[in-house]
Amino acid sequence: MNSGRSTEEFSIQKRGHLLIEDPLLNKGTAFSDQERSQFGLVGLLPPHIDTLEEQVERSYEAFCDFQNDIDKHIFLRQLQDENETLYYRLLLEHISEMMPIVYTPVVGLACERFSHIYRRPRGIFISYPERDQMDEILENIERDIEVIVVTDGERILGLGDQGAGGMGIPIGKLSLYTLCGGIDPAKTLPILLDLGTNNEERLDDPRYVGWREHRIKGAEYDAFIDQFVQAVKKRFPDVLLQWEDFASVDAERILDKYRDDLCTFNDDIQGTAAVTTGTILAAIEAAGGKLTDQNIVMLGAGSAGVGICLQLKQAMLQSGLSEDEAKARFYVIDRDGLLHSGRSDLDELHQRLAQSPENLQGWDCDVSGAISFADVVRNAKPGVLVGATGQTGAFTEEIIREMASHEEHPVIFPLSNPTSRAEATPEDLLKWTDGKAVIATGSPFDPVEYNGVTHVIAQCNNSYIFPAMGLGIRASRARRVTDSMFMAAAFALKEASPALKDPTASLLPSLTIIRDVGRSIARAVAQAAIDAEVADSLTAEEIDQRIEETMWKPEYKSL
Ligand SMILES: NC(=O)c1ccc[n+]([C@@H]2O[C@H](COP(=O)([O-])OP(=O)(O)OC[C@H]3O[C@@H](n4cnc5c(N)ncnc54)[C@H](O)[C@@H]3O)[C@@H](O)[C@H]2O)c1
Ligand SMILES: O=C(O)C[C@H](O)C(=O)O
Ligand SMILES: [Mn+2]
Repeated sequence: MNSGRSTEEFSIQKRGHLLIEDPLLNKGTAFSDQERSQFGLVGLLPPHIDTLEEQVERSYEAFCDFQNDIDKHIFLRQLQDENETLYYRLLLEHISEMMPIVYTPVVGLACERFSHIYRRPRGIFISYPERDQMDEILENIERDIEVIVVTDGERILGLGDQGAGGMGIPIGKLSLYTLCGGIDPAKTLPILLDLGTNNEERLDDPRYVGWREHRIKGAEYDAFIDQFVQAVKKRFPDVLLQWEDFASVDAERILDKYRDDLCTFNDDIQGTAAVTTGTILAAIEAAGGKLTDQNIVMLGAGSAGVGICLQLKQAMLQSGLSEDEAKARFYVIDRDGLLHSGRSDLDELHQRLAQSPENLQGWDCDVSGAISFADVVRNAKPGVLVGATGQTGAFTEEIIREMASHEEHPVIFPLSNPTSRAEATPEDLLKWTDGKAVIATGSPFDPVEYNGVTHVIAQCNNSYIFPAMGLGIRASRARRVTDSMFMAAAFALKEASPALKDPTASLLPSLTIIRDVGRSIARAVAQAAIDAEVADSLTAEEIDQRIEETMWKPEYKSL
């Protein structure tokens, strides 16, 4: 691959405190007697030698001592910075309990409080005043990097502009690349592009660690992004570059501009589309229905909403609907109501999802102006309702009751994160639909008991897709990321749905088998990359072998 020293070379160089302080090499109390002598560690560690299992038990005890989630997050982040092997082993063993702490929803709070809970650096910050030093900054990373997650912090979950605090997201996403997709943590790099913030609270906060200016936008912004992409291509030409939590307009423009230029994708647009398509397909199949029969209402027409609709539409085309038939199935709503061709404020992308006036004929409301969410649900009678607005409570009781009155199995996905931004809670949805709703949420929710039945709530989060996407891309050495690779991922996820075998089970597999699910999605992604001719040909056995070789396991290696 590219230049830069490997972990093995570091291991030969580092001794004593430098070795203990490198989280990629540190074993703490698990360094053997021989390693302690060889690497100048005698006396720097207490005499007892632990196994990794014993270290996991001690760390779990410490984790449990913390009473609140942000303290648990700080503890786990510190452990990550001290000893990555132990961190990932602990996470793997307690994945259902700890994933919400290192990822959504607690990572949202960690971004908001980033400057206050800051301990030590991870990844790189590229600020606007340092834009001409990008090459030098990337050269400061001395390892080979295979996956980068980058944000500019402007749309962090549903929490808006967090400026430099947005760094929590690339760190959290890359933890999942390793935890769920087996990407070697030494080969991951979180990046925060600091072009300022328009969050006045952050600007007024004396502790704020970011560049204390309002956001750079327009031509200067685009030039900065271009400089960044060129620097990445030069330093890490084969890297997978994931864009995360950019404002919608920037997200779409950047993806369009660079998707054929390097191996790259936007997770909020494409990863979200794939997880939602896979989960909706599972919900429909489990209920004995067909995707092509559904009317779909999407509340929110940003990165996530548009991405989901375009992929579902593609799935309908593949199932035999014509372009016009498929388009007519979607009722997409933004802040100003239903997207329809009578609106003069729609850009080209949104026009692709605008309803034609003929389809609105016979509606019981005025269809010449703004058409509200309630009007749409009453008239379109959707089987599927998805929320990607970042607006707490946007699914109201009245609208959900209306939907349930004409639909036996209303599929309802409040996808906004974090938990506090969900369009509705599963508990309310079950109450308002008398237990009929088939639910998946963006953030994790506990199971809900309704009328003696326990409903397990699937977490329809792009975390089911992007780590496996990374694994499939690295294993196949794919050079580009195509829409067909995301479609393959969606179908592989659907196949893994427990609800296909038992309609009362969760729509998505348990986190405890996430690495196995990741493997099967990665296999499908690799095959799709080969079919699209963006990766060299491999047999199914070779793909499997590459996947196994690529998957990093949290075990101590001998130094
Ligand atoms: N579950 C997941 O995997 C996942 C993935 C991506 C995004 N999300 C969540 O989805 C939300 C939106 O993300 P995004 O990237 O699309 O953001 P965005 O800012 O690009 O889009 C938000 C959209 O919601 C619309 N909107 C806002 N208020 C509305 C209202 N009251 N009624 C109708 N429409 C309204 C806006 O007009 C805009 O179209 C965030 O909360 C994010 O956390 C979840
Ligand atoms: O980060 C998440 O939990 C999912 C998604 O990428 C989001 O922006 O909400
Ligand atoms: Mn995101």
